[in-house]
Amino acid sequence: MEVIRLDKVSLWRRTQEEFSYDLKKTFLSILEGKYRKPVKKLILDNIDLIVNSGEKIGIIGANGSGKSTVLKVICGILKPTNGLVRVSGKIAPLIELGAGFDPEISVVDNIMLYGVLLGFSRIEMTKRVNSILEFAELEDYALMPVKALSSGMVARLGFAIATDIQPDILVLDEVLSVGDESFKNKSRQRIEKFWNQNTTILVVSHDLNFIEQTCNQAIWLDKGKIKCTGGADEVVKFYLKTVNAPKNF
Ligand SMILES: Nc1ncnc2c1ncn2[C@@H]1O[C@H](COP(=O)(O)OP(=O)(O)OP(=O)(O)O)[C@@H](O)[C@H]1O
Repeated sequence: MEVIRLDKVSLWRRTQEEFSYDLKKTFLSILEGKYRKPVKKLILDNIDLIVNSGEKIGIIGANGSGKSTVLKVICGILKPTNGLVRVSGKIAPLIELGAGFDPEISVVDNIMLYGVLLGFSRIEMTKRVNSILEFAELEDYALMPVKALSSGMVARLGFAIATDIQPDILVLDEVLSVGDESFKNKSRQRIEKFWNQNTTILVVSHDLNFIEQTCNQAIWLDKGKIKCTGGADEVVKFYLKTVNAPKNF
């Protein structure tokens, strides 16, 4: 059964220039006749993808090839400029953990808020608050504002909320490392459990051995385009052969 479909998905983003936007500099460069409009870059280029239920898919490719961006588009964190994204089922985005938290409100209120953002009802979330606090080991912080937590605690909270019940689709950026050593083990175990079940998994990693061993399919992204898809072993082999091939000068 198809659970994720991307149809001709493209995404343009403004380049970093826009972030260092400085009015005075812009004004001066206009006076000097040197002003250039911030450029936009094509980050995802016409991506077609179908993922079936239960598949474990590894996404590989060079730095900046668009791997994290594809995950963000699938989770709805970024909207594509063109094309269609269809996802069916509950998705647990284990990327940018805690990015959606409101630092001013309490841990419990954030659990409710984040859960609702992930598509769960308030009633359902009320029942789950305790198990989430317990897994994140944050019972003593329940009523404190999130800004009073350490960054590791925030990531633990994000992880605990997203994985409290088995998701249909798990989206992971890089091999997971959340919190301290003991929490890392605990979170790894929880993910391994999902891996052995029918959860659909998409994982981005530079660890090609890990991709070969844990995924059945792989996608190689190159400059925002799908260069190759297929069995994880074949795609990894082809990728290694291509990137290690001597260049002709
Ligand atoms: N917030 C942003 N604003 C503008 N451009 C961005 C932003 N984040 C990423 N990009 C650009 O999007 C492109 C793809 O980035 P992405 O993070 O998806 O790559 P990646 O394949 O996951 O890389 P890595 O292996 O280094 O994690 C890069 O050219 C990057 O500069």
